[in-house]
Amino acid sequence: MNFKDKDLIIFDFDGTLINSIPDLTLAINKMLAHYNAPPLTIEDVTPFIGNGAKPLVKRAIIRAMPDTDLSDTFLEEAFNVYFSAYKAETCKDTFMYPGVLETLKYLKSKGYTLVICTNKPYGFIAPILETLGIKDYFKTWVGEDSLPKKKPDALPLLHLVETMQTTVAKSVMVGDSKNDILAAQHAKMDSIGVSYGYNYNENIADYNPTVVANQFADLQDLF
Ligand SMILES: O=C(O)COP(=O)(O)O
Ligand SMILES: [Mg+2]
Repeated sequence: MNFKDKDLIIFDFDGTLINSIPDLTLAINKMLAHYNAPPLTIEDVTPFIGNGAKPLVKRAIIRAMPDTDLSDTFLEEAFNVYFSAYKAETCKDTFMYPGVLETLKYLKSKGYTLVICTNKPYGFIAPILETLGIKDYFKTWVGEDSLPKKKPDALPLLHLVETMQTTVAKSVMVGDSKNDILAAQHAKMDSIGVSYGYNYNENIADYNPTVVANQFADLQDLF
């Protein structure tokens, strides 16, 4: 099995290209400290990631402040506290997974179009790409707030296929989460599940991606 006939590679961001958990945890803990709640560990926060920023904040509050009244007003305020904290330190301890830079170089040299589809808010994507020095590898990107629906809906993937003027058959989604694999399946697109990411502590193979890759550099054998 290989993907040499593809022309568009759609990458998930958190848990696939970058390990952002240290900075996400830091921002969550700043939000919790604002309410005098105890901090969470990286292990606590990891399975809360995957559906975007608001679900992350809500899951963290339920864990660290179980007696809190989860009114919309409170959640909105907590989200704003979290958002400002993450904005202040978006890419302090965030790092690329091993093999990402070499593999992006390889894929670009082979002529593939590389784009990002993440459930992270759009505004955080470019600053992280810039800080890590990989912005120029990507033609475009969409975040959780770019379109009316996010992963696991097919919409962001289909939008990228259309924007890049290609077809679903010539595209592939690469991601660590069931949301990536389900979005690809909903779009009838091939997918590569990476096994080293977050995925709610579940095995990515259980979601039946077209192929499983245990490390990012394995992509060099597939394209
Ligand atoms: O921020 C999230 O919840 C997940 O982000 P991802 O889609 O890049 O994995
Ligand atoms: Mg991910």
